[in-house]
This record gives sequence, C-alpha cells and structure tokens, in this order.
Amino acid sequence: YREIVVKGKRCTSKAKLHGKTVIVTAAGSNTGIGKTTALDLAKRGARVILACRSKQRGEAALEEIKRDSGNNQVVFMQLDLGSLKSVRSFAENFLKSEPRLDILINNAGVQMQGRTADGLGLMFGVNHIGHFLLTNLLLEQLKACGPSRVVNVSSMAHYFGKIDFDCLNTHKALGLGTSFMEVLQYYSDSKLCNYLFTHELAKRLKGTNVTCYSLHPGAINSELARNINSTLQLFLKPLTAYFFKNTEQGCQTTLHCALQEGIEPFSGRFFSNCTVKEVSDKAKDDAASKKLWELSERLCGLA
Ligand SMILES: NC(=O)c1ccc[n+]([C@@H]2O[C@H](COP(=O)([O-])OP(=O)(O)OC[C@H]3O[C@@H](n4cnc5c(N)ncnc54)[C@H](O)[C@@H]3O)[C@@H](O)[C@H]2O)c1
Repeated sequence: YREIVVKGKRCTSKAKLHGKTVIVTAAGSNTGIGKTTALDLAKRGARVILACRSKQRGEAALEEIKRDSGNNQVVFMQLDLGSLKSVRSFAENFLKSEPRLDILINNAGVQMQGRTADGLGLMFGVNHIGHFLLTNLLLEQLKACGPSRVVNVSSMAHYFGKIDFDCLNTHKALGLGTSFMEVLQYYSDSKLCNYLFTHELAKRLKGTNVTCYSLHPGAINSELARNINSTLQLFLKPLTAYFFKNTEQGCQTTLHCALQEGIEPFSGRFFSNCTVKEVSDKAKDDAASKKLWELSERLCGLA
C-alpha cells in the first residue's frame, strides 16, 4: 500500500526553468503542498512568486525556499483569494512588476465554513471564484508568454460534488453549526467547480499556446482539515501520517501537469498519480461548465 498508493508515481520531467516565471498560490504553509511545489520549481531555476495570504508565513517560506534551492529569484506577493479586491490588486502588482508568466499554479484551498470578504461561501469563494478571477486577469500575460500552462489543484472529492444552479448552493455561506458532512459536500462542490472551470478554460484556449489541467494530488498529510473536531484529529493524526502522502510526494502530480513534455493534447483533462484519468459524467457536462463560467464572470464583475 505504502509503495503504490503513498509513494505513487513521481514527476519524471527534467525540465529546467531558467528565465521562466511561475506563480504558486498558497506556497507559504509549512504543512501544505504549495511550498514543496514552489521549492521544486525554484530548484529548476524558475523565478517563483509565492502568492500567500499571510505576509509572515510567506516571507518565512521565501527565506527557506531561497536557502534550500540556492535560487534567489523567489518573491513573496500578498494574495487573499477570499477577497476579489485583493485578487485584483495582486494581479495589478504582478503585471506591473513582472515581465512574464509561464506557469500559474492555482493550489490554495480551504475546507471550512465561513464566508469571503465579498459574502460568498468560503469554499466556493476561495477554491473557485478567487482562482477564476486570478486566472482571467493573468490570461493575456500567459498568452503573450506561451507556451504556458494553468494548473488547477482540484481533488477526487469532485466525484461527490454537485452544481445546483437553482439554489446556487455552491456559494451559499455556511454558518456556525454546519455539520461536518455539509462542509465535505460544499468542499466537493468547490472541487467540481475546479474541474468544470478547467474543462471550459481549455475550450476557450483552443488555438492559443496556453494549456490547462486539473488534478488530484493524492491524500496528503497536510492540515487542510484543520477545522475538524480536535479529539478526532488526535485519533486521525497517526493514521494520516502513516497512510497519506507527505507534501513532497503530494506535489508530484502538480509538477507533472506544470512540466511534463507532451501532455498538451490533454489540455482540460484531470490527472491523478501523474496520469490522465477519466472523470464522472457530471464533470464532463459542457452546459454546466459554460453556465458556471458565466455565473463566475458575473460574481467577479468580469461580465
Ligand atoms: N490534503 C489533501 O489530502 C488534499 C486532497 C485533495 C486535494 N487537495 C487540495 O490541495 C490543495 C492544497 O491543500 P493542502 O493539502 O496543501 O492544504 P493546506 O491547508 O496546507 O494548504 C492550503 C493553503 O491554502 C491557503 N489559503 C487558504 N485560504 C486562502 C486565501 N483566502 N487566500 C490565499 N491562500 C489561502 C492556506 O493558507 C494554505 O496555505 C488544496 O486546493 C486542496 O483542496 C488536498
């Protein structure tokens, strides 16, 4: 089990990234896959932008990544995906100060109740809407620097997701007292949005030199589920430490989608364990992905 599932396949690309610029969202957490992704890209010579919410954690990660990669081209830029204003000001600063963008890795994610600064459900707002706006604001730069890629970190959980446009439950804000199962359901919905966004984006990018991919990174021993009951956490900790991937193993499929040569014909597809995978029928729904795109544009003020 540990050999096949926990270790899993590794990204085999030997690509070097000197002269290329990469953004990784949420690369500041010591316990998440954003930082290990950023470290690998820095080791390959990329200019890496750590787009993180916390200045303190982002700057600490910056020093560590510089030290461990021997690459000084690592920059922290503040980004709160739960605020459309913050996403716009990040994109503005980035476009003002950075002449190119080759890879955008939309990695940040939350699995907890709450609402964003704009009043959206936290999981829908951060996991989907924030990244939707960010990608759209940076798309011209990606096109200008192509061949370039957008990598959306989704999850297997998207199989359990549903997009109910009638009650728009994907952006209903969850209040206190929301059950654990409801949190999981809305998390899964937001991860289905990640897939549908990638599916529609690939269609809109046809004929350009930008490709996009979504992925499941594996079950990772991170702190994504930090908000679940602390007694349950105590019980789960040793199990996840043994049965789940560590963050270095957990970033391999992200790296594969960002770097692997020859996967361009799979633009818009879903990857797991560094391999392209089939998705459920509801994820292949062209009408839903178009409708979600249009709703997202309206919510971001892009329409
Ligand atoms: N952990 C798993 O088993 C697992 C499984 C499948 C998919 N994923 C996905 O992998 C990605 C990374 O998760 P992880 O496991 O490394 O967890 P993590 O909690 O360590 O990382 C998530 C990061 O997102 C950041 N973040 C949260 N809200 C933000 C905001 N408003 N603005 C900017 N950044 C914000 C957090 O600070 C944190 O650094 C997520 O998209 C998650 O949904 C994780």
